[in-house]
Amino acid sequence: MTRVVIAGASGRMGLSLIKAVALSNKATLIGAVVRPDSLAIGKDAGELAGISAMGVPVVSCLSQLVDDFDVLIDFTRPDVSMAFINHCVQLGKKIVIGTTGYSDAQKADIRKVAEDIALVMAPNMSVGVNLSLKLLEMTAKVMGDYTDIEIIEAHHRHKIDAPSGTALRMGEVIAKSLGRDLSECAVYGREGNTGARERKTIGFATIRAGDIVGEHTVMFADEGERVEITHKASSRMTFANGAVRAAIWLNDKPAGFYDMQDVLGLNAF
Ligand SMILES: NC(=O)C1=CN([C@@H]2O[C@H](COP(=O)(O)OP(=O)(O)OC[C@H]3O[C@@H](n4cnc5c(N)ncnc54)[C@H](OP(=O)(O)O)[C@@H]3O)[C@@H](O)[C@H]2O)C=CC1
Ligand SMILES: O=C(O)C1=N[C@H](C(=O)O)C[C@H](O)C1
Repeated sequence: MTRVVIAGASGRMGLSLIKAVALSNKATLIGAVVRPDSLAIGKDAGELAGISAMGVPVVSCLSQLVDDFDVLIDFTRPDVSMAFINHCVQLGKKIVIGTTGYSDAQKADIRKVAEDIALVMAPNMSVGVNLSLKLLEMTAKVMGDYTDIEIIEAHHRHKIDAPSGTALRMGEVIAKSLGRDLSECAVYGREGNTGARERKTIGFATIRAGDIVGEHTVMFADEGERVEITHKASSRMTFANGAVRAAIWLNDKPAGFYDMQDVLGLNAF
């Protein structure tokens, strides 16, 4: 049984994670951490998530929990997440990181931390998006050099980072397949007199509207035909179930940096 603590337990993902752990027969919830001034403190985690009581009180700090958990699952925001990651290093605990929007410096720090603890980090924990990354790798190799590549993502109105972590990962995977550097070829939105499209750019477009859970389309467009690879999430449970699967997978792994391709065995393809 993998003993799990959820950071950001009252958030959109946090609530789904509580349900996903409750549904798992290989993971058990040990703790649920929220921000220090949250009204959720002291409530039962299960009741907070709208399911039956789990006997796990919501707390305001990781240090309020006894030390007997295996994996922390973090879906918060970058600055908060970095504090949780450092706390896990101090405790020698494993961590699953779903948060997005890190700076390059924060990403480098997380890579360094993985020398000391085992962690899974992925901007999208769904099986479908991780399979899509493989399809994108293949499509880029076959069509990428002669098509225009555009990545379009849509999310709910509350999302604070753009483009989404998933869209950026898609761009990285495509750029790597084509021997390009994403930092040199990415175009983030267009406006005004842009001039004709430069062949080797990878374009990003962002939509923020209503309650869209998460949608990504990558277009490889030639004259005469185009291929589009689309993933649409219609429930946050797809991400939450993936994160719990990652925590269970991570439990017996040595220190290192892993992603969902490792968890799902997709690196073999
Ligand atoms: N990898 C993946 O598959 C997915 C990744 N994400 C990413 O996960 C992150 C969270 O998304 P989402 O759940 O929608 O966002 P929310 O804003 O709903 O959740 C973040 C939570 O973190 C809480 N928080 C803030 N400070 C602290 C603190 N000091 N201690 C504990 N908790 C704290 C917030 O509390 P409060 O509300 O009180 O401020 C909030 O409940 C984002 O970066 C998003 O992009 C989202 C979906 C899937
Ligand atoms: O904030 C969200 O909601 C999501 N964020 C992730 C991202 O930035 O890619 C994953 C998912 O699409 C939902």
